[in-house]
Amino acid sequence: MLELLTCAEMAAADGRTIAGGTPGIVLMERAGQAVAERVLARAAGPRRIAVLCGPGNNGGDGFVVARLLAAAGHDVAVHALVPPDRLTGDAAEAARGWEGEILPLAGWRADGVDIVVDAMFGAGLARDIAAPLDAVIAAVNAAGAHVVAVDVPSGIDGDTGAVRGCAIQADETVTFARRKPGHLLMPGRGHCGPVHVADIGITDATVAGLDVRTAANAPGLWRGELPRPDAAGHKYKRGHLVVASGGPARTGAARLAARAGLRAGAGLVTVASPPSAVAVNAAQLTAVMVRAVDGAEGLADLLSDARFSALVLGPALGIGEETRRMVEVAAAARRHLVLDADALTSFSNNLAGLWQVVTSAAPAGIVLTPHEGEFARLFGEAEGVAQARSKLERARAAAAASGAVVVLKGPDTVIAAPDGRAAINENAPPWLATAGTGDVLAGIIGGLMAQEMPAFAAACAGVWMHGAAATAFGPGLIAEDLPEMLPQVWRTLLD
Ligand SMILES: NC(=O)C1=CN([C@@H]2O[C@H](COP(=O)(O)OP(=O)(O)OC[C@H]3O[C@@H](n4cnc5c(N)ncnc54)[C@H](O)[C@@H]3O)[C@@H](O)[C@H]2O)[C@H](O)CC1
Ligand SMILES: [K+]
Repeated sequence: MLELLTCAEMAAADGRTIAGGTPGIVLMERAGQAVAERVLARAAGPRRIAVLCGPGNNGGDGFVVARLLAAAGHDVAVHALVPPDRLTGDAAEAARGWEGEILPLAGWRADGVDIVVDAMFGAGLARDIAAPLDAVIAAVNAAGAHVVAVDVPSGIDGDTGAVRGCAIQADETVTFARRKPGHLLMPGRGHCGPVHVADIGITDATVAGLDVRTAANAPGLWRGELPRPDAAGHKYKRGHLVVASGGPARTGAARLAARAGLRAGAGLVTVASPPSAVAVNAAQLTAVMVRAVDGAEGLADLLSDARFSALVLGPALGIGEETRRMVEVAAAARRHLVLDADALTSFSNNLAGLWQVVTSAAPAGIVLTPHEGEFARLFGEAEGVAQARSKLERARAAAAASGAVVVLKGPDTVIAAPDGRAAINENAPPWLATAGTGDVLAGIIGGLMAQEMPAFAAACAGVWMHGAAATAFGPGLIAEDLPEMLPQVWRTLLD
């Protein structure tokens, strides 16, 4: 159930189900029943309910909802954008099932209604909402009624989560078969409220037949690939992560990443510290080891020992030629790499150089963990990125352009693999917006890759564990707290 279907994929699933012998009106009836059930669950006693119907099948669902709610004894008013004779197909048939009056939609006023069912636009939203519908949406949002959106809040693009001009602010959303990317991507997610996925008879086999490449990020996606220490194991079997430190006044980021890597399960972690910062680092490290490593040359020496299986490069490392050379040395040694922060910025507008790093590191895994600013500097000119319609497609294009796994961070972090797979994360709480949490994320992913977890799975798992750790701690979180919450997160994953 983790697949996320685009509007086109949903239509294809619809079409295949209909071709398989289920009439479209049956799907619409089931969709309407699912929405009506949510409304009835909400409406303790008889309620005044407004059902707002658009000109297509989203509106068609609305007519089914209206009929069912009226039959259940509620005071239902239907407002439609177009008269019934302008409806076609299943929507026309559903409208015929509504025996009550059909009032105009334009100019709609709340007039104390208790519940609004938003059945104006769903998967067929094709352009920005314009007058007079913008005023209707504003009236719904100001009404103070409980708003239930059918499929997608009207005005939200189901594929991208974008607001097309203006959009309904729903208290809950009922969608069908699977969620869409727009239910997880911002700002769409913020318009949905809780999203209920109704089974309307579209089978898992039908969904599987679509070869969907996008999923919601959750343990079900990668739990099977998590490293599990075995009783006979020893620390060397769990890999050795190296984290490169900045100079004496810039060592905290590397220590945050290093501790996170240890808590993520790496058998050993070493901070590769400039000689000038060894004392600073050594004074604050215990289980994490520290080695004096002087720039790219020093790193090349260190990596002559094959036991160093993965590296995190970037947190407060410094921007420029020396960092670029350290990245190139680590890639040439074919070690798993997490490139974050300064390592990313050091390759700004140098996609060719980044591509070279990725190809020379193969088959080792490479994960890039940019925030939006670093992403723009890295991929602003990349093929397909400028044209991408959504954060999901931008991350996908960047992964294809770089050959690396790309973690495009934010409240709706997208993890994209060069082969087209992608996952959208939805468990990041607002407390993660504090200094150093990015360093911790890089460390968690590095710690998992040190244990040979494949790059895409390690990136998805790392992002999810990072969010779960932040939720476990709650308000007042600072970056240092995150690694300490990982044991609790591990227990939920390994039980
Ligand atoms: N398996 C399923 O997902 C099912 C989905 N159902 C419902 O069908 C809609 C999709 O219906 P569709 O007719 O394709 O599109 P909409 O009803 O969303 O849009 C209607 C129509 O509106 C016009 N339009 C688009 N944008 C605008 C705009 N900004 N302003 C004015 N008019 C606009 C355009 O012509 C569209 O065609 C899906 O969401 C579900 O609710 C099935 O009922 C059950 C199975
Ligand atoms: K809708």
